[in-house]
Amino acid sequence: MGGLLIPHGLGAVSQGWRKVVIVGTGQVGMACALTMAVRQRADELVLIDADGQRAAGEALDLSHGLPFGEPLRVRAGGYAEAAGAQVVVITAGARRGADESRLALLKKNAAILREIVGALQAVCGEAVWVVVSNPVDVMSYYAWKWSGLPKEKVVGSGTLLDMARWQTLLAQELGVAASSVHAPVLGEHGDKAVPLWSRVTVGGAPWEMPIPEQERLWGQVLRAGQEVIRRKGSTSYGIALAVDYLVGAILGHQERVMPVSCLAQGYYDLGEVYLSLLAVVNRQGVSRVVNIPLNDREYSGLQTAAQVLQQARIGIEA
Ligand SMILES: NC(=O)C1=CN([C@@H]2O[C@H](COP(=O)(O)OP(=O)(O)OC[C@H]3O[C@@H](n4cnc5c(N)ncnc54)[C@H](O)[C@@H]3O)[C@@H](O)[C@H]2O)C=CC1
Ligand SMILES: CC(=O)C(=O)O
Repeated sequence: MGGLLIPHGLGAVSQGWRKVVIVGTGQVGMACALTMAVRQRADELVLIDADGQRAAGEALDLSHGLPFGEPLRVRAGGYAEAAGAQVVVITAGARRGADESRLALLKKNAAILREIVGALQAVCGEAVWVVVSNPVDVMSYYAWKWSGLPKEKVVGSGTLLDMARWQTLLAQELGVAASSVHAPVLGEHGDKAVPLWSRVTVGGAPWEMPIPEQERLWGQVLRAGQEVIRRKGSTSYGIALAVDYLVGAILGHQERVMPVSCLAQGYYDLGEVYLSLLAVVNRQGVSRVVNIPLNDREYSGLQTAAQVLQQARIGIEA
């Protein structure tokens, strides 16, 4: 082999290198990995899972597609290999059944998260942590609390997926592209999500719907995850595209505005709780919150979401 590639320069390049770690290489983690590979989000992906064989198999499988895309280093590893990452995406944990609430996963997934935070703390204190595992708002809160990281660095995917589902359904009703519809959702990723009907726009124009129509459509959004899980066992592609969008905003320092789960204390009279607010995302994580005015219904929906999320924490040590 020697003789073909002859050293010419020193070669070490680290500036601008984009390293992303994915913890949990199940359906969601690998859909995120594939999306990021295809969209060229990262230069290096490190895959970590409690099942090391699974992570190794996934890394190998993905690596076999690399000749067809831009250069990417992908490998499975332990937490030591996570050092130097700019972003860590946490997707490890149990998933819900079609008739199970996300909050029902809390005890089990909090125990998994505690283990992961302990391992990541030592090596990824500089990274932005993106939490996806459910119940994502409570998990994001504990990732922040247990890690001791600054609040801006721990961000949950929150209602990004709820917003996308709502925009998709609205767009189908109107026969326009989903990207032309803006329909922000705050609050919990789940039953207490708060759709901002007063802020829906289509191509920039305000869009109104009679209340019964609103309720019908929003009911579909709330059931959207279940509909997928009932048919194929889990949801993965929608959330992967959402996570990729969020990771892109972080790595690209994009200052993109999107709803994500963040520490809500100090906004809308909320206490110490993670839930989705409209946030500006850049390389720091959540850099600012958009203080969008809410009507009474939206404001009280946000308070209810906060109460539910705070109550869910009872019995789990902070
Ligand atoms: N926030 C959101 O919008 C969404 C969240 N989710 C959540 O994402 C999570 C993952 O879902 P799936 O990928 O479908 O599940 P999955 O069962 O396919 O994968 C979970 C992976 O986590 C790994 N794991 C378990 N304990 C671990 C530990 N201590 N350390 C490292 N890895 C560990 C498992 O080995 C497995 O590979 C679930 O909690 C699910 O509810 C799923 C879709 C959307
Ligand atoms: C699993 C989940 O949280 C969802 O698809 O909405």
